[in-house]
Amino acid sequence: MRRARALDIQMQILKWDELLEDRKYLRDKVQAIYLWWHKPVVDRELLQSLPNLKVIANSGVGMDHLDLKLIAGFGVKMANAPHAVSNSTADTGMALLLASARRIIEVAPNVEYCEADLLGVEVTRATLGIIGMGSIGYKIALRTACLKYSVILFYFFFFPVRKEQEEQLVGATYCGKLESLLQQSDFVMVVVSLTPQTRKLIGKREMELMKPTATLINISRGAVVDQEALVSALQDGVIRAAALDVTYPEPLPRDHPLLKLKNVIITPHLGIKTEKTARMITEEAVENILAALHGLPMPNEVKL
Ligand SMILES: O=CC(=O)O
Repeated sequence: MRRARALDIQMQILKWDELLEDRKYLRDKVQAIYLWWHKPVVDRELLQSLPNLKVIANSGVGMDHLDLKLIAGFGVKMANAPHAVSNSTADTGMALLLASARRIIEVAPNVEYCEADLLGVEVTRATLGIIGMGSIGYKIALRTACLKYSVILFYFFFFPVRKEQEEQLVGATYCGKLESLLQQSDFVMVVVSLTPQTRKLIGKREMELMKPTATLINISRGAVVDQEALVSALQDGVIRAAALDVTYPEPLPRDHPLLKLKNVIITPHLGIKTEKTARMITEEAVENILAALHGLPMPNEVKL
C-alpha cells in the first residue's frame, strides 16, 4: 500500500462476489486480478467480461491451473510469486522427508511402545536427488547442507542454463540424466512445475529405476507422478515409501488406495501455507501488478 501511494495509484479492491453480480460498471474498472488460491477460474467468459484487464498475479509459483495461451491472447500479462513461496515450500519438503524417514506419522499415535520393527532410515550422509533447480529446489539443497547430504541435482529442460554458482554454494553435483539421479538417490524430491512435458514424469519405469530403499517426495503437483504406478510400486516394495503434499485430485477420495497404505504420508497441499508466506505472496503480487499498470518490467512476469 505504501508503494501504491508513492506511485500515486488509486486502488479500489473489489471482492470477487461483487463482480459476479451483473454490474458492468464495476467490471469495466478492473485492471488487475490477484488470484488467491486459484480463484476465480480464469476462462474465456471471464476474460471477455473484463475489457480493461491488464494483468493477472497468481498467489504462488505454479501456473498449471491457468490457460496461459488464452490469457496472453487477450493481451493480459501474467506473474507468479516464486520468491515468496520458496522457503515455506522447501520446509514442507524437508518436513515430509524427515517424517517419512523416521516414520513419524505412523508411529506417533503409539506412544506406549517402540517396536523393533519400526526402524526408519538414516538421513545423514544419504543421497538426495532434487528434480528441478528453481528457487524451491535451491532452498532444499541449502537446507540439506547441515545433514551432510550428498545432493545431486537434475535440472529439467526448462532450466536450460545450469546454475553452477548455486551448485557450488550448496555442494551439489549436477546430474545430466534423470535415470542416473533416480538410480543413485536415497530420497528423490520432485520440485518441477507441471507442464505437458512433466506430466507423469515419474512413472512405472522411473520408479523401477529407484532403489528399493528409496523414498519419493512430491511437493510440486500431483500429476508429475503417475499415481496408479505409485500405488503399485508402494504395494510391491519397488520403493520404500512416498511422502506427498500434492495429489490428483485434491483432496483424494476417502477410499483412494494411497490412503490405505502405511508407507505413505499425505498432507493437504500445505506447501506454502504459513502466515508470513501469505503476506509475502501478496506483496510480491502487488509489486507485479503495480509494475504492469505503470508499463514497467514486471519482476516475475510469466511468459509463454
Ligand atoms: O502450490 C503452490 C504454488 O504453486 O506456489
